[in-house]
This record gives sequence, C-alpha cells and structure tokens, in this order.
Amino acid sequence: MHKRFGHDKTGLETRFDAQRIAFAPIVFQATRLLRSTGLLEAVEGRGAEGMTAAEAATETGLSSYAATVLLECGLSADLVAYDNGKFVITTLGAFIRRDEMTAVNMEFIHEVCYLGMHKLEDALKLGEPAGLRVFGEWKTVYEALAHLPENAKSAWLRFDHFYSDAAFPAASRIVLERQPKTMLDIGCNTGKWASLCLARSPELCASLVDLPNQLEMAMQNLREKGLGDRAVPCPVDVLDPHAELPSGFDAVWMSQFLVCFSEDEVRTILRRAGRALRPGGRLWILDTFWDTQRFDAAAYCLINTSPYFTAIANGNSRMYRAEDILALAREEGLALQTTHERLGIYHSLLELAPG
Ligand SMILES: C[S@@+](CC[C@H](N)C(=O)[O-])C[C@H]1O[C@@H](n2cnc3c(N)ncnc32)[C@H](O)[C@@H]1O
Repeated sequence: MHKRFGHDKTGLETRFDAQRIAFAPIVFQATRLLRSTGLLEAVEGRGAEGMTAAEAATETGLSSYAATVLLECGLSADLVAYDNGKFVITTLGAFIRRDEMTAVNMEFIHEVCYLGMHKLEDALKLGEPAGLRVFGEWKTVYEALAHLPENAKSAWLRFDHFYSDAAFPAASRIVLERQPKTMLDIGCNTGKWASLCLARSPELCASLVDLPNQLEMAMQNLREKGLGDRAVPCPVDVLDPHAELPSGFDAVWMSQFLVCFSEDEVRTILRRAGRALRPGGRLWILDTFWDTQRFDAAAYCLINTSPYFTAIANGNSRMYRAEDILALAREEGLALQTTHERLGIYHSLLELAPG
C-alpha cells in the first residue's frame, strides 16, 4: 500500500506514535512556552555545555519548578537532550526557536483554534462553527474578524498573510503580463493584493469585494498608499446567492477565498465570478491545494487546517484538492487554461476562462 504519510513501523514504535497523538495538545502548549518564556534561548546560549533547570530558571525568571516541568516536556519531545544534570538544545529545539512558519502556525493554533477545537465534534454534526462561540455569537469568523481579541485577530492576519504574501509577487507578474485594465478582487481582506497590482500597473483599476468591515480596512490601507482613487469598494456578501457581482472585468481574482466556502457555495461563487468577466477575460484562483504539494509537511499542514474551517471559520468548508475546484469550475462552464505551480510557499495559480 502506498502511504503518503508515515512508514511501516514496529509495534513498539507504533505504540509510542499513538501516545504522541494522545498527548499532542500538552506537548504543543509546553513547546510554545519553552519558546515564549526564553527557556530554549537560554539553553541554546550555553551550547554543548548545557544548563541545569535551576540555572535556566534563574536566567528566565521562572521558578525552578516551572523550568523543570517545561524542560522535561521538551526532553520528551526531543527539543532538548539531558546529560549529567544539564539540558542541551537539539536540532529540533533550535528549529522551533527560529523557524518563522512554525511560529506563525503555532500562534494561529493557540490564539484562534485551540479553545474552539474542543467543539469540533459539535461543529461536524451541526455543520456550524461551534467553536467560534469562544469569541462570541457570530455566523462565521469573517464577520467576527474585526471584533476578535487583538491577539487572535493579529494571529489570524499573520497566518493568512504569511502564506498569501509569499505567493503574491510571482502571481502578480503572471496576472499583469496579460495587461488587464480592470480587476475584481473577491475577498480582498486588507487590500494587499490590490495594492501590489495597482502599484505595479498604473493603468489598472481594481474593484474590491468583501464584507463591509474588511472593505473599510482595505480602502484605508489603499488610501494611505495613495492608491485609493483607482480602487472601488463593492460590499457584497457572496453567501447571498442572489447578490450579483459587478461585471465587465479583464481579470477576476480570488486568493485563499474558495476554501472559505462549502462545495455548493463554491459553485454559486464560480458561476457569478464567470459572469463578472468581459469576453476574453480571465478568472484567476490562487490557493493552497494539498494534493499538489511536493513536501509531506506542507500537505500535513493543509489537511490539518480543514478542522479550523469546520470548528472556527464556517462549519462547512475545507482545504480542497485542486481537482475538487476544477471539477466545480467545469460544472459552471469554466475551462482551465493553465496551472502555475509552486508559487510562494504552497500555492498554485489556476487560470480559467469561460468555454
Ligand atoms: C482567507 S481570507 C483571504 C484574503 C486574501 N484574499 C488573501 O489571499 O490573503 C478570505 C477573505 O474572504 C472574505 N469573505 C469571507 N466570507 C465572505 C463573504 N460571505 N462575502 C464576501 N467576502 C467574504 C473574508 O472577509 C476575507 O477577507
């Protein structure tokens, strides 16, 4: 049997793997604290000589008890080694301390997902984001975004931007090569994509679709960059299937957008997005598809982002495979022209046209 994740193991190794999963939330919290309290940094500072828990406590201002509990958890997770009463950093410990993607993912999981994930079972049964209630009474995380506690809001934006920002420069070169004069950015969020394209293409005008709170944020950012006069805000809730989008565009753009919707909703969005194109125009979909990933770590992160959509974001969407979206697009009369693979960290750019 081909296994994408993991390989055949002995019974003992399998038993240990199962316990890693059983204790994963505890190891996650301890790891986060080993980094944020400065314990990993302190231990790393001593190099191969290492440091006792008492010394690490003094250096970080923690109690000796707290330092011992956390460092021993770190030992079990291979973040530190223990020799002769001293803790020494490992390769994994040093990586956790420095890697930006790991930090962005951990912050997102802690601030946005952790508490609400307790309600995953309810969310799966109800098809509603039951875990979002830890933040208040909202139908989706997008309505809640502007009102989330500051830590959760900034972790959400950092997570979203970390991935899309990395893909935007290469994607904008491909999209702007066709010299569009008009572009519709559906799900513009803080306006980062529109701002990049408007700055690179002085002839371009962009219409921005999002929920009212996000549009306000996007327009303010564009005005601050002197690009506001070529941007038109279009507040549309795409969940209302009767809400039409403006039309006549050379380019319709959706980045990390369709993942926010169920398959039925994606169908109605694609139908309306296709209608928004002028003849000869192109529909561009930039997204992270787990089946197109070269590295297992990327596919692992994407697949495990789906339960966030279930429990926190909306209750009914997931990280799709590219073929899932292409099949829905075909049903809506949109044909794939080209796929541009491996932009930024995880992204594919699908170029579609009616036909
Ligand atoms: C995951 S973010 C992607 C943002 C941006 N395109 C990017 O690539 O970083 C999804 C965006 O879709 C917007 N959105 C979600 N539900 C929406 C709805 N029902 N109508 C309009 N926009 C919506 C959200 O407010 C958010 O800005």
